[in-house]
Amino acid sequence: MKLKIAIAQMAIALGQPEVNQATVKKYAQQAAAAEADVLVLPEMWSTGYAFEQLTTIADQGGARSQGFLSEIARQYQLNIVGGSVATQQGTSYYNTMYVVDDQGQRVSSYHKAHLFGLMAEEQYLAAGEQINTFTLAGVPAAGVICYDIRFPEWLRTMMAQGPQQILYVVAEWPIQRIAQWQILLQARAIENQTFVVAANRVGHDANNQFGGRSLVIDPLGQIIQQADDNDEALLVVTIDTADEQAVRGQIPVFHDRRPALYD
Ligand SMILES: O=C(O)CCC(=O)C(=O)O
Repeated sequence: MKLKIAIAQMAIALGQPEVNQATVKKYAQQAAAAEADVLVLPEMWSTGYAFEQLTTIADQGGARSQGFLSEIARQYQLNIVGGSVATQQGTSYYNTMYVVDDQGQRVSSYHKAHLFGLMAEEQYLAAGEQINTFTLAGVPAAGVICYDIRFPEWLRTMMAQGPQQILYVVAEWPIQRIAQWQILLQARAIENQTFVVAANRVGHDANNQFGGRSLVIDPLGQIIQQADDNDEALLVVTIDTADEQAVRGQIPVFHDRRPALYD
């Protein structure tokens, strides 16, 4: 099955959801014009890492973000992996991914499970506890957020419940470790025999320059297409899920696993 995927490698205006919504709309329009099936946004696309303002800008229950994503999904007939946004659930704050289909229906929500100490996430946010698997545009998939990719066991937990044919990754990955971003993602693709579709932001905030290099990787770990490290871009890539089935058929790592040895 062929799937056309558009990744919005965008800069993010710190603490300004309306400005960022306008940017996302622009990319949704371009993705629709390119006849993409799926649009993928970066981590914290709505506000960036504006943690000091969380109490005023976090989305209560995620309602505003889900409403916005549903609206553009319907308007532009796009399935959307909605990056992530800061949400408030009860008295806790989370880094939350929403995925909506092209009818505007939510197909999953996920709170980032591994909080990133170098950006002080754990001082402000609570960590998620649940995996994130879903079917989008007819393709079984999983989704994780940024630092999560350094925990192959967490991704394996999701991928082993599959077969998931695509691993979606959304990030605000700094430029100084951008080589690691690429290597980690290629390894996750190879070991899980999956396509990896990864969206990173560009631009900067007070403390970080972000490194772009959004990319799509095939199940052999080869980069199909990659954006550069500096510029905003809409990366449009067509994948064929038959490629994943061929790789999985050759080396049956999921069948050959011995989970009893690992825990
Ligand atoms: O693991 C890294 O180097 C970057 C992680 C990160 O920036 C994040 O999780 O927000």
